Amino acid sequence: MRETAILLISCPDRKGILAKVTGFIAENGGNILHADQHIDFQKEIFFMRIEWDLSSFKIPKEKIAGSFEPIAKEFAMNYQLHFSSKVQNVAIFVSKYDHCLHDLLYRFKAGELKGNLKLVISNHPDLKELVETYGVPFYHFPKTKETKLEVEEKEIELLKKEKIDLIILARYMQILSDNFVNQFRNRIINIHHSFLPAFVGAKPYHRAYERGVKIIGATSHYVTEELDQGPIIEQDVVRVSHRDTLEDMIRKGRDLEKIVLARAVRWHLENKILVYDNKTVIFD
Ligand SMILES: Nc1nc2c(c(=O)[nH]1)N[C@@H](CN(C=O)c1ccc(C(=O)N[C@@H](CCC(=O)O)C(=O)O)cc1)CN2
Repeated sequence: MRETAILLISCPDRKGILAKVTGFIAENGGNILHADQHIDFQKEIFFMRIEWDLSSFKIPKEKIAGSFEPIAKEFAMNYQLHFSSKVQNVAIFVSKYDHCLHDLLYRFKAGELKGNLKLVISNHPDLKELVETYGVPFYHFPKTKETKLEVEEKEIELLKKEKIDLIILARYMQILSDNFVNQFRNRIINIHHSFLPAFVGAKPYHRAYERGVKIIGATSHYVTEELDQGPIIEQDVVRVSHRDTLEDMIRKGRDLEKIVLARAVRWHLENKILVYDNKTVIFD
């Protein structure tokens, strides 16, 4: 598999950005494989994802960022440089609901998600056996309101020891502290079981059923300090009707949760997500 470099760029929009970036790659022998850009005309911001083959690129990997820096400065770019050879280490947090966990365990084992699933953390012991059948370490960190911060310190210590790059909250029922969120900014993905911003908070299926909605949904988003308010990565919906019981809605909703979370994780692991102004640009 050829190794590629990926640049994710955002900057004030102006003429010549595309030419400058593609010129930098071409003049140094890179073969561009994917290039996509978007402009937020309201905010006059330019966004770009460009990926190129490194096999004939003249600049050594460790010098690419330094060589690109003058262009970044000239255009006041925020940029991230990634390499396809870097397989991200992943941790999953769960509580007792297991449908998203089952789905993710299978997808990682099947190689559908290009990540290294290093561990699962839970505030309950219920899912230990399931996780360990996949050969993945399971860590039980019980939490109460009183012990939450102290337990989080231990979790963060483990996450750093294992060099975790991405955390997935697969129906994890604990609110993460500001300190935790801050240490993993835009590297914690949550699945919320509603079509946000509808039904923020607890029991969205029950509230949707009581409201008599005709559409239910699921939303994956980056976790921020404010509950369920982080940058939305992916959403999907399904129709429901008066014929659906609450159990029918939960069943239909859980199918959505699994696919919406998997899409978000895949795009993150493939470096296809740019975050700005609490929103995302998805280069898929
Ligand atoms: N800082 C954040 N933490 C979490 C977020 C978030 O957006 N920001 N999303 C939640 C997931 N979630 C809804 O999708 C959610 C989970 C838990 C709760 C809640 O009230 N939990 C109670 C404890 C409940 C229990 O012990 O069973 C609490 O933490 O006090 C609301 C919404 C994950 N974390």
